[in-house]
Amino acid sequence: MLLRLNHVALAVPDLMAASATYRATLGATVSEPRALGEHGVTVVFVELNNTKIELLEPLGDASPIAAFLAKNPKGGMHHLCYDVADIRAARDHLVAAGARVLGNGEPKIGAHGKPVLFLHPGDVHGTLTELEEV
Ligand SMILES: CC[C@H](C(=O)O)C(=O)SCCNC(=O)CCNC(=O)[C@H](O)C(C)(C)COP(=O)(O)OP(=O)(O)OC[C@H]1O[C@@H](n2cnc3c(N)ncnc32)[C@H](O)[C@@H]1OP(=O)(O)O
Ligand SMILES: [Co+2]
Repeated sequence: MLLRLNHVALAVPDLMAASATYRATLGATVSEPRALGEHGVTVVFVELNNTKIELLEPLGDASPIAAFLAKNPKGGMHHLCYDVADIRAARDHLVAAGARVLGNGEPKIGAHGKPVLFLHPGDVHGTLTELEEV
């Protein structure tokens, strides 16, 4: 079911500062910031040859990453995202296996314009896991 790693997401307290570090200090290609109001985050993507790093900071008062940053004020690894061929089939299989799908269970459109879902970290041995339909 999991086809490949789509991105590794890092929550940061200051997206501009983190973008500058990845761009200037680490010499990486970093996209312009995009505010994803529906998801309560502003993101940039660090483009690498073999995958992407998603840097994200909270957007708005109800950001789903606010509590994470309160526990990790300097930032940290937030989630992994994998590509799947059929996100609803993957969801149904995972729910049948006892995993919790976050939200109302219906995929939302993510930062790449593709349907995404999140699995509760408690059901993936402590790692918040995102699925994106290729
Ligand atoms: C989709 C757009 C974009 C893209 O790639 O396209 C994105 O990726 S947007 C990313 C931001 N959106 C989300 O993360 C949505 C899914 N996340 C959530 O719904 C919440 O973050 C949730 C439910 C995972 C945690 O929410 P919160 O921290 O407010 O709740 P709790 O404090 O009760 O946490 C419950 C339990 O989970 C542990 N936890 C929280 N965050 C993480 C994490 N990132 N990785 C691992 N574990 C995490 C937390 O410590 C609690 O553990 P417990 O043992 O129950 O105390
Ligand atoms: Co993501």
